[in-house]
Amino acid sequence: MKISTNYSAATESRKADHIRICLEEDVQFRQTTNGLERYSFDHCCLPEIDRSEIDISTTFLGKPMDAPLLISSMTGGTKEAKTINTRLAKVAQHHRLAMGVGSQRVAVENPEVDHTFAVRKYAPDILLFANLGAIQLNYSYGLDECLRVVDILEADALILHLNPLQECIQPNGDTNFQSVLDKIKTLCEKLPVPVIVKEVGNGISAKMAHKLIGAGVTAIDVAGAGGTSWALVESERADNILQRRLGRTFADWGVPTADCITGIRQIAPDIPLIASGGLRHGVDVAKAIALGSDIAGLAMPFLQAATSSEATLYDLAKVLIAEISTVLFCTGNATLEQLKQSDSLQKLQ
Ligand SMILES: NC(=O)C1=CN([C@@H]2O[C@H](COP(=O)(O)OP(=O)(O)OC[C@H]3O[C@@H](n4cnc5c(N)ncnc54)[C@H](OP(=O)(O)O)[C@@H]3O)[C@@H](O)[C@H]2O)C=CC1
Ligand SMILES: Cc1cc2nc3c(=O)[nH]c(=O)nc-3n(C[C@H](O)[C@H](O)[C@H](O)COP(=O)(O)O)c2cc1C
Ligand SMILES: C=C(C)CCOP(=O)(O)OP(=O)(O)O
Ligand SMILES: [Mg+2]
Repeated sequence: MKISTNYSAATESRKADHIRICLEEDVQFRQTTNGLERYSFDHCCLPEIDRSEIDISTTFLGKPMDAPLLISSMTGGTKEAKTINTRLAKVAQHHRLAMGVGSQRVAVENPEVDHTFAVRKYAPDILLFANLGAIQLNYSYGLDECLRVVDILEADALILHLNPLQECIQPNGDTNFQSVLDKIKTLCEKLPVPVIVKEVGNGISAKMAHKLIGAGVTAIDVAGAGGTSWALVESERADNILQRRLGRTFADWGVPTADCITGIRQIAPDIPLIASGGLRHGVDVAKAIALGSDIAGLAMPFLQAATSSEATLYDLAKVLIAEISTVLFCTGNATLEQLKQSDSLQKLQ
């Protein structure tokens, strides 16, 4: 097995691989879906609302947002990543959306790439989330590293990602997950900003959410199955046939996003909840919110738009906002809160 001694260079090239593979290869789930197709909105032929008065604004973790949208954690560490993050931050600021950056492990290893993450100057008003793998807490990272990545962004919160399947397929992945929950608990007690935990596309079940909430996390992003499959992404990077096969076998592994949301809402009615994983348009977003999430995140669609052009990215945000507004209008709800309280979303038999 190849063991890299130059961790920073290896991490940076992994970040470039991730962007390239997501854009060039078919790495979306093949059979497992986000589960939202099992639900349908009742059409309201007489909304009795003026469309111009529909309000999709919300507040999450105390900050106002014009729309309930998160640009999910994606990248940083390379020149291309800096361009992507800058574009994402500008559109997020324009519509007051929330935004995450990709794992900042690469910056902990090499502070020279801090500037590829540092987008606060483009987005002074948004909810901005730092990002690290929770697994790093088992590989010598502690409060200092977490404080540093929060500082780089002047972040409102730190997202810790859980990605056990991805680390199994990734060459030299970090797979000792023993006692990580205890370390998350200690971090939650000490970090001055909230800790959010997310998956990366395999989902957080109600059972696991219960443990994470017990450990003190402030919010959960389910990052469920049905969208980008990180088993497939890492399978494309594999340096041997066995790892390649392993990734393909697990291409469709995980808890569908819809099931994560409904399951977690049953056990934790009030936990700030982000839906993500395979959401591809505003109707998906509206369904996720009607099922009980507070906001909803998209990764792959924002990556595609950001690498195309700044104008494409503005267009995507505008379409998503229009789609969410149209759902509210055509279900006769004037606000997201009304949508949540309504019986507009029905489970198909
Ligand atoms: N650099 C670039 O390439 C681009 C930059 N921009 C920047 O964006 C500006 C215009 O942005 P643009 O996206 O066109 O338009 P807006 O940002 O004004 O609005 C986009 C759409 O979202 C709707 N909307 C916004 N907020 C809400 C809300 N809280 N509830 C319900 N609906 C909402 C609006 O509906 P309604 O019409 O009913 O208000 C509108 O249809 C430009 O002047 C420029 O500064 C835009 C495009 C490209
Ligand atoms: C290019 C790319 C890089 C990503 N890097 C990270 C990361 O560093 N940290 C993280 O928590 N999630 C990362 N993700 C995962 C996303 O945040 C998201 O959970 C996952 O892709 C599922 O969402 P989607 O189906 O909308 O793509 C990345 C996604 C993409 C597309
Ligand atoms: C890309 C995703 C979905 C999560 C992070 O992957 P990595 O495992 O490459 O992140 P770090 O080790 O660099 O934190
Ligand atoms: Mg990792």
